[in-house]
Amino acid sequence: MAVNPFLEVVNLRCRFGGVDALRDVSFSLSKESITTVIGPNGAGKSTLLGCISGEFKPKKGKVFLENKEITGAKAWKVPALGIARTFQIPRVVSHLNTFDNVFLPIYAKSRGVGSKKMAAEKAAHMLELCGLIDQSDLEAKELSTAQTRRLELARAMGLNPRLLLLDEPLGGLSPTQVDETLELILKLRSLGITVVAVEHVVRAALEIADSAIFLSNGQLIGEGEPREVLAREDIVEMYLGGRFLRRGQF
Ligand SMILES: Nc1ncnc2c1ncn2[C@@H]1O[C@H](COP(=O)(O)OP(=O)(O)OP(=O)(O)O)[C@@H](O)[C@H]1O
Repeated sequence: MAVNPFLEVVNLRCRFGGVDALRDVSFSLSKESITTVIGPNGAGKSTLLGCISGEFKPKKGKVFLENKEITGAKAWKVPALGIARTFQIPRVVSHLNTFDNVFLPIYAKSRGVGSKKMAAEKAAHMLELCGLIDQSDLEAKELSTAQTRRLELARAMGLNPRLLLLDEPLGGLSPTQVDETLELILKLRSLGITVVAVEHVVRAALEIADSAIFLSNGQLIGEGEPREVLAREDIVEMYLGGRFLRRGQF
């Protein structure tokens, strides 16, 4: 458990119909850390992000951000709490250009004298940060998978998050694009942002995460230093079917 937890999740339970998507999940993490959430398909990883970001209402348990309880906060209130997220299937507005995709949410959040210019400057800064400034005038639907994921990141960053929840930010990316995104996530952390990323790319967990949370069937099976978590025989068997164990890679 983190000594001064930035995010604390206590006995979180989330149920969909007859399915327990999360069963008494508890963990905490430190400010400005990168945590990777890993586990087999259907383990409850996206549900965990959804319960923190207000998309789903937990049946039981509590969530604290810097000691303030935010359990069950409405999704539309969550950005004001300093939480932004991206999705497994990016949610960008396909018929708007790249710039407006970032600018409009910032402008909507900060109405007032001079806010249009400030919002435009901030949008440009976020696009620069995410390597998309040259694509500003392209419609979102014209972007590649990697660029669309970056656009979603730029949109999330425009909301000034303290906590950034990323759902499979590396999904569908080539090895080079994976490296570029890992570099970008490290840059975001250096700006003071705490990152929680659901990942299927094990290499990412080992390369950039400070801690890993392993979920299976809605339960937290392991947490801690990524290399240690991924070296546990039960986790290797559950996640990788013994593939890496047999090759002795951990
Ligand atoms: N909105 C929903 N309505 C009903 N059941 C859901 C919903 N979202 C998730 N579930 C169920 O909850 C369980 C956990 O799903 P979740 O998407 O959180 O897993 P995951 O670990 O993110 O999986 P994946 O790696 O395949 O994306 C699954 O059994 C899933 O079918």
